[in-house]
Amino acid sequence: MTDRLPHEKGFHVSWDQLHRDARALAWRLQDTSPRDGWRAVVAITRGGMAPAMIVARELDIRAVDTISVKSYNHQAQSEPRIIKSPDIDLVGDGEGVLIVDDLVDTGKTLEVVRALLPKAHVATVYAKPMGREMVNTFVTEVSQDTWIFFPWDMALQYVEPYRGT
Ligand SMILES: O=P(O)(O)OC[C@H]1O[C@H](OP(=O)(O)OP(=O)(O)O)[C@H](O)[C@@H]1O
Ligand code: HPA
Ligand SMILES: [Mg+2]
Repeated sequence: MTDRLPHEKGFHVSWDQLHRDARALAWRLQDTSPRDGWRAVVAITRGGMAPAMIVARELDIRAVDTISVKSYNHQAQSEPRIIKSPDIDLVGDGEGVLIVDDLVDTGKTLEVVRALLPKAHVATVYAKPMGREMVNTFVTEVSQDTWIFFPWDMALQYVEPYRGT
């Protein structure tokens, strides 16, 4: 939680908005898709799972796998590492494979994923400037000082009116 405190702005994404943005991502991916379509989708857990499901549905991709990356903070002087790999027989070196995540921020997560699947196409719904170069296709860019709040981390709640009685 503390790592979002330095962020000046908040970008709150509803399920409806995420659904529309993930569909927009799928729409964009049609232009760069291989002639016979993508062989498989690899979702970066956990945030990439909902967008990957929506993209896979829109592009009729049935083979869906996951990759789990554990990030450590800099105090521990450790880099992110893969704690669960996708099926190597399915994904190979990433040729014809689509990697999906909810967002790229610093690009550290995608750095390790790209090292494993160098030929894959990388797609995220949202992107911040620091990590943008790590992504082949994305939908919406937000500034580096914006924290994106996803629907699975939020709940509807009462808010006080601007003007009290
Ligand atoms: O570009 P980066 O600076 O590496 O940050 C982006 C990653 O951070 C978040 O995942 P997180 O590691 O918090 O795990 P989660 O998806 O399980 O929430 C987000 O879902 C991306 O995967
Ligand atoms: O802006 C963000 N929102 C949610 N998770 C994240 N992980 C890195 N950056 C973000
Ligand atoms: Mg993630």
